[in-house]
Parts: sequence; structure tokens; C-alpha cells
Amino acid sequence: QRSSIRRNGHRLPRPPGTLPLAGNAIWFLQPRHKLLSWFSECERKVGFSTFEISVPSLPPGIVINDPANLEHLLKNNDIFIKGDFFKLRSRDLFGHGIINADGELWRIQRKAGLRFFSNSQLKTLVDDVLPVFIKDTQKNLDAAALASTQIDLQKTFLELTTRVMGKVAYDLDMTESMPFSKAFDFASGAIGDRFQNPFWKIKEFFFGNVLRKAVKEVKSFGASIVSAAIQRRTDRQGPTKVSLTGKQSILQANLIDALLDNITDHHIVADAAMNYLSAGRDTTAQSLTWTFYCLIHNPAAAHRVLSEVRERSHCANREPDLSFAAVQPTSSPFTMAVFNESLRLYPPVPIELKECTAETVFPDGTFLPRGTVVMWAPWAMGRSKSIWGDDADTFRPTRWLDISSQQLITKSAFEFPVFNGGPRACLGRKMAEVLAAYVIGSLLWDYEFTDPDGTSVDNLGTPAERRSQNSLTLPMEGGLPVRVRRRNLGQDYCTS
Ligand code: HEM
Repeated sequence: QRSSIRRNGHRLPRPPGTLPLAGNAIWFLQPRHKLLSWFSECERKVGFSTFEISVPSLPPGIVINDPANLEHLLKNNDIFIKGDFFKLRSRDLFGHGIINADGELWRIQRKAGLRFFSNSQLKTLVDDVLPVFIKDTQKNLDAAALASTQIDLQKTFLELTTRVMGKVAYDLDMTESMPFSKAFDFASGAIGDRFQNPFWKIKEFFFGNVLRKAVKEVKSFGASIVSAAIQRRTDRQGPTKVSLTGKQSILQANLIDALLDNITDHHIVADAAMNYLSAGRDTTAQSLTWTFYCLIHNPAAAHRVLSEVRERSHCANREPDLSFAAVQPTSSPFTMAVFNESLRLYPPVPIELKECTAETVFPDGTFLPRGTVVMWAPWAMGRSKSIWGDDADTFRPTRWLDISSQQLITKSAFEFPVFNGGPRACLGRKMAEVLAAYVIGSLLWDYEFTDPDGTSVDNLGTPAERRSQNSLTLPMEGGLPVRVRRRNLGQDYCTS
């Protein structure tokens, strides 16, 4: 079957270094950050040309970098599905949740979720929810500033996104220190390994106990979210309306109610709840971590973000304007450019794959038999010189701004696949964007962050590379320890 993958009647090229029997296994057995670099190196060598990879015991696979091929894949959601290859590896963690579902099971969870991401919900998130939680973040930063101690920004952001998601999605007080959080972290690393190690079943037969315990912890947390919601609905005789700041009914609907209204099987609701939680909190916390990492090493960009906040703010009371209107891309183009640029270099979902359910031909003429696994790496596409030009490795937010209007430009989801595209595009993109614009603006306004080792920008404005940890997403290995200093309530920036 492997030999039937063809382009113009010929076999596809193999990446340099492919071995006769082991194929490309050697790269897949390395830590994930090395695999990411390998994907990028291959893209640099072959450009948009689709190539075949092989790992013993795994189904035939290809890697695509051409945006036209990715468009074909993402738009043909019925042909390219998650499939058994993905599900077999992630079923115990994600169960029947949206991340792991195809067909009707996927459709129903997507429809239920849509209600939760309306514009009015996002406005409430920015205008009412975030101001409450960011105050606690600030208390922790103030304490670190006062004591002149380091603080881990990755942990800080994970705490923030856990609390936000807990409140708005489930009407629960969640924190990053709860056992499910650590368990999920561990499980995500171990499940990520399953996609790289063809011998994962043997490994887990001997050493899988910790993973099994972690999955059990995550599952029981999912079940507890559902039982708490059912209890609330019984007590209040109807869906809850989350109140946060003393105002009544500030959120029209929370996610768990939308899921309970649409799905009768409570086990599936529990899986869906955990899937939405992991899709939302980890990715967003990691994107903020990498963004602040880039900003710390590019002080000029941080300064321009501050100028943008100052321009639209009321300096009379020295408070930045971070209202829902102010955090839209039209009001905060440079802040969003910084966020996009960080996502381009550090995409929270760095590798993706789909399985082909029927014979199909890609726009570049590659013929795929049924069962082929197609991989693409937003990590490698984000660093592609064919897409981004010769300075693809450089952190340069202005590439996202139109030269004359200085407004944000858009890239298609197929060139910039950080949020996926087509019918399965990320549901939470807008939520992540407004949350990021709010957090970046608010924290930069009040604090100056520095690298505790004192290393700053290199000549090109490219931060010294930090590694990501093995995971399904992109946590920064070792967190992001920083030093922090209060800016004195925007005084530095409101002098007029
Ligand atoms: C910077 C932050 C984020 C990034 C980079 C991101 C990226 C992605 C990507 C790449 C996918 C496709 C994954 C796949 O192939 O299965 C996805 C799907 C999804 N994301 Fe996000 N995401 C982010 C934030 C969020 C947030 C805040 C939420 C919700 C609270 C969310 C909810 C979802 C859901 C529900 C899906 C599944 C969509 C489907 O399969 O139909 N995401 N996201």
C-alpha cells in the first residue's frame, strides 16, 4: 500500500537521512523539540514539495507544507478525519470529546460550543471577567516585584487561563494547583510520546502506571464538572447564568449548560468538558508565555505596544483602555501583530495529522490511497521562507501590518495554520485573541519584565531559542522565570 502513494506516476521523495529499514524513525524517537526542528529543516530543503516519511509499524505517511494542499485537506473534512491512528493514541485522555471525534459526535459538540463563543459572551469576558482575575495576577506580580524575586510567567498565565475557563465555561472556581492540572500536563506529554514512539504499547505495559493514574484523575475531574453542573441546574431549576462581579446574569450561557442541553450521554459531556478545557486553557497560557518571551527580548516591540495602549487611553486617570472595543484588532493592530508573530514562531499546536478515508489527489498531483496519514507542522510552516520571506526566523511584528494603513493584515488559515482552518477551525480563536490583547496591554502597562539572566536581544532581534517540553501542545520547558518591576500606574507613559 505504501508504494501506491504517487505523484505523476513516481514515488514521492524521502527526506535526507532516510534509512533503508528504519526509515525516519530516528527522528521520531528524539525529544519532540528536535522533531520540530527536523520538520523545519526538511521544509527548508524541499520547500512546498510533498514528501513521504516512514516509521516501521506505522501506516504510510506524507508531510505537506504547500498551503494549497493544506487547503484541500482542511476543507475536505469528510475525507480527512482524525481517524483510528489518532484516536487509538489519544482515546483514553480525550475520550469521545470534540478533539477526538469525527462525524455526528463532532458536529453535535461543535454546535453546542458555538453558543458559548458569541460576541456578547466575549464582551462580558473582557469587560467583566478579566478585570476581576487580572487583579489577582497583579497581586502575585506585585509581591514578586516587592521581594525582588523571580516569578514564573508560564505558571502565572496557566493560573489565569484556568480560572477564566473554570468560571466562564463551567461556573467553577478552578486553579492551576488542582490535581487535575498536573495530571493533565503529565498525560499530555505521555500521549504526545505515543505519536512518536512506535513501541509505546510495550513501554506502557511496563511503565504506564503513572499515565493510567493521571488519566484517571483527569477523567474524574471531568465527571465532577458534570455532576456539579447537574446539581446546580436541579437547585436552580434551569440552566445557570454565571454572575461574577455581583451583577446578575452577566454571562448569557456557560459551556457546560450548552453541552448538557445538547448531549444526553453524561460521559460524553464529561469528555467534551475536559476537551474544551484543555483546548482553551493550555494553548492560551502557552501563547501568552511565548509572546512575553518574545517581548522581553524585543524591548522596542514592547515599547510600541505601550505606545498603542497609551494612544487610545484616558491618561487623566492613568488607566489603560482595555475595553472590548479597545482590544479589537482595528484598535490594537500592533498588539495583535505581536501576538500573531509569536504564534507564527511558537504555534501552541506545533504538529497536526489527519487520516485519509478515501483515495484522493492533492492539488500538487500527489495521489493518496485510503489510510494514508498526512502530517503538517504549523511550526515548520511558520518558519517557511517560501511563505514568510528570507527573514522568516526573525521576530518582526510589522510583517503583520499594512505599510500604508498600519492596520493588521490577515493571512489565510492555510498559510498560517496556527488555529487550523475549514470546518474544524479553532472555535476559541477570537476568545484567545481578545484575552491576549487584554493581558498583554494590561501587564505591560503596569510592569516591566526582564530576563533574570540578563540576556537581551541578539543583533537580529531574535530571542535566544528556548525549548518546548514534550507534549501535545507547546509548554516552555522549565517555565518562563522573569524579574518584574512596577511601572507606577502608567506614570512613565502618561506624562502629557
Ligand atoms: C492561542 C490559542 C489557541 C490556539 C493556537 C488554538 C489552536 C487550535 C488548533 C490548531 C485546533 C485544531 C486542533 C485539531 O486538529 O484537533 C483547535 C481546535 C479547537 N480549539 Fe483552539 N486554539 C486556541 C485557543 C482556544 C480556546 C481559548 C478555546 C476555547 C475556549 C479553543 C477551543 C477549540 C476547540 C473546541 C477546538 C476543536 C474544534 C473542532 O474540532 O471543531 N481554542 N484550536
